[in-house]
Amino acid sequence: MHNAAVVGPERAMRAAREAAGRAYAPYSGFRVGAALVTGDGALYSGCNVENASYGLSVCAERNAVGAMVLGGGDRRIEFVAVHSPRAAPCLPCGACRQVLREFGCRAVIVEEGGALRAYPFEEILPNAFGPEDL
Ligand SMILES: O=c1ccn([C@H]2C[C@H](O)[C@@H](CO)O2)c(=O)[nH]1
Repeated sequence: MHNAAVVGPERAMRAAREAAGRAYAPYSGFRVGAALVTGDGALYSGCNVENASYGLSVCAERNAVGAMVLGGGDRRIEFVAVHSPRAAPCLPCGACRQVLREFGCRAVIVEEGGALRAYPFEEILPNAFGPEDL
């Protein structure tokens, strides 16, 4: 278990870069890695996993969320770092924004202009529907 204070955006972005290296993206060639940090400081990574039946491809962000849930600890997401060698910034798709929203994600960290930039979650998915609405 990591301490929340020491798993910062830089370290999460390093994990996202490593995860992108493991992506299975033979169809798009667009490799993505995501690494999220939870309220208790745990770090979980995911990469995109594509499929010959294109629509079944799963994004890096959603695979990181799956790893977090399987991990069995705190499921509140403080932030998620996203990296693709093919796009900077690489922001999560709409489906992934909604899935991250489910677990209260507070910010998305991307590479922009050679530095890290944090987008407050409310800025990228404003007025969202969520678990509190049910
Ligand atoms: O934020 C993103 C954007 C795209 N992809 C994946 C989906 C697909 O495999 C490939 C091209 O869209 O990149 C992600 O994993 N995360």
